[in-house]
Amino acid sequence: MAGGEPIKVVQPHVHRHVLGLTHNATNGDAVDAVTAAKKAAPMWRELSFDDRAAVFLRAADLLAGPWRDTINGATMLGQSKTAFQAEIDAACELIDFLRYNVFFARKLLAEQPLSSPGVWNRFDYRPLEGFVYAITPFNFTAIAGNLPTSVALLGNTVVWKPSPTQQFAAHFTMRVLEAAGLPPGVINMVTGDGLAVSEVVLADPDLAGIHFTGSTATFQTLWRTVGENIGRYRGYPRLVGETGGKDFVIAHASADVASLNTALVRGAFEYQGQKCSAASRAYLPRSLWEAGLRDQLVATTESLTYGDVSDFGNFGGAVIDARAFAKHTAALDMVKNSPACTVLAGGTADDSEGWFVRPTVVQCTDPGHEVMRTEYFGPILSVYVYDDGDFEDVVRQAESAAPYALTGSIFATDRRVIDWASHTLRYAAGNFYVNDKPTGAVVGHQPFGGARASGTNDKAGSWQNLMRWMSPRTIKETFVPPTDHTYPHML
Ligand SMILES: NC(=O)c1ccc[n+]([C@@H]2O[C@H](COP(=O)([O-])OP(=O)(O)OC[C@H]3O[C@@H](n4cnc5c(N)ncnc54)[C@H](O)[C@@H]3O)[C@@H](O)[C@H]2O)c1
Ligand SMILES: N[C@@H](CCC=O)C(=O)O
Repeated sequence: MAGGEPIKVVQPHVHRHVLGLTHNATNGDAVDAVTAAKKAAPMWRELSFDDRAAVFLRAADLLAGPWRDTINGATMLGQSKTAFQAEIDAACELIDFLRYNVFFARKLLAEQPLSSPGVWNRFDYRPLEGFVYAITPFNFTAIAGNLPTSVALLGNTVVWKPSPTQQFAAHFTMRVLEAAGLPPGVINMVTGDGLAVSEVVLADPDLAGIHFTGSTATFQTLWRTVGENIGRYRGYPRLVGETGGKDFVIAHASADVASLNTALVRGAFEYQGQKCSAASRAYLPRSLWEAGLRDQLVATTESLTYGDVSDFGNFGGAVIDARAFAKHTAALDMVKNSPACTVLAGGTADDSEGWFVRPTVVQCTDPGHEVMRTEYFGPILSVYVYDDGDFEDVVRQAESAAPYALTGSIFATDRRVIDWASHTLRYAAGNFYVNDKPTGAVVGHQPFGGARASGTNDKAGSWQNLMRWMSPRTIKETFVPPTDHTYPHML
């Protein structure tokens, strides 16, 4: 409350100003963070895995208990998530990451090579030599928390650069970790846009890895810079990046319309379409479209209310910032001026109070159109309606219509169709859904990540990801060493 007036949550990240969390880190801040990470490394590396794990399990317990409302509230205020979206992200998914990472790491550490009689072979699971740079996106408090903590669990120290527009919840994540007993220097948060930080960090010989989630363009910039500096480093930095998507829903004429309509609406418009997994292109059969799917999709979309997320009656809130608003309005202007596109629902935006973009359905007659290929990261769903007999051609076109391969769904009740499409789309998505929306992967259940322009597919929240943050040493110990250099045939 401010002066007795309820706070309206219509301009998300401006709440970080309340705590003064607006500092743009300088080269000097980056040097301090790197120095602290290097100083803490020997202490943190020498702790047992169980001692390190205990810190993160305590953090999970705090998030499930006294800190739950704080982290959820900060995510609502800072990122404009509804209570439901904040709960599945900030409390639930972050707790899952913290607990499952410990579970998967234990299984990994138990993995040992074969030993024959008289020989003991073993893996010494070493942390990387150096420190790791974690750079995190605005859209998930859980992802932001996972990137530095998963790396630290395996004994590495970290420089963590959260997104300025997620800084509010990131601040509280750091406070929870401290309350759980994380020693100083293990995770070193630097704030702001990251440009000055990267100048220092990417030039440091001890950079051992980058754990990134964000846009494809940013990851490519980081990768390029590492490539240019490759001769400077002590080792080859591990580059793990989960990036953009243009995620598809493809329906066959045998699909169930009610579940398809629900998946399109929830998949495209929850959290204002600002999930990397959000459905943003759909391929729908004319028979279903004309028999009622079109009218249902338009009516459901028009019924969605976006507004203040502290009003629990709203389905969604504002988009993250003025830059996102400008990007979405430019996309809406582009489709309105394109003869191949018709706006069926939404299509408007209003920034008179907050950054509000109406959930929009655009029908496009050209499956190769920009709106079917570009990630706008907003509540814009493009739809291509095909003649039922063209299903196989449409699936083949959709397979590589966009440069990404993050998530995608097939809707059908015909088993042969599901099998054929799953096979044909094998490389089109790292997370593939059958009769379900392409969003909402749960840690430990649907390990997450994609390939092509969507990233290195190292599956966040799984053992595959954790492996990247270790550098195993193989030790062979011989108990009966040979004492004669000659071969049997020489006798
Ligand atoms: N694949 C996934 O798992 C996944 C998950 C969430 C979001 N995303 C993607 O993230 C994007 C949206 O997030 P965003 O807008 O925060 O992305 P972004 O690329 O704009 O920013 C990501 C992070 O990089 C930082 N950054 C940018 N340039 C930098 C530099 N030179 N040095 C250091 N840091 C730098 C930003 O400040 C931020 O912390 C979308 O493309 C979305 O698809 C992907
Ligand atoms: N777990 C989330 C990840 C989204 C990324 O932005 C999902 O699957 O929707």
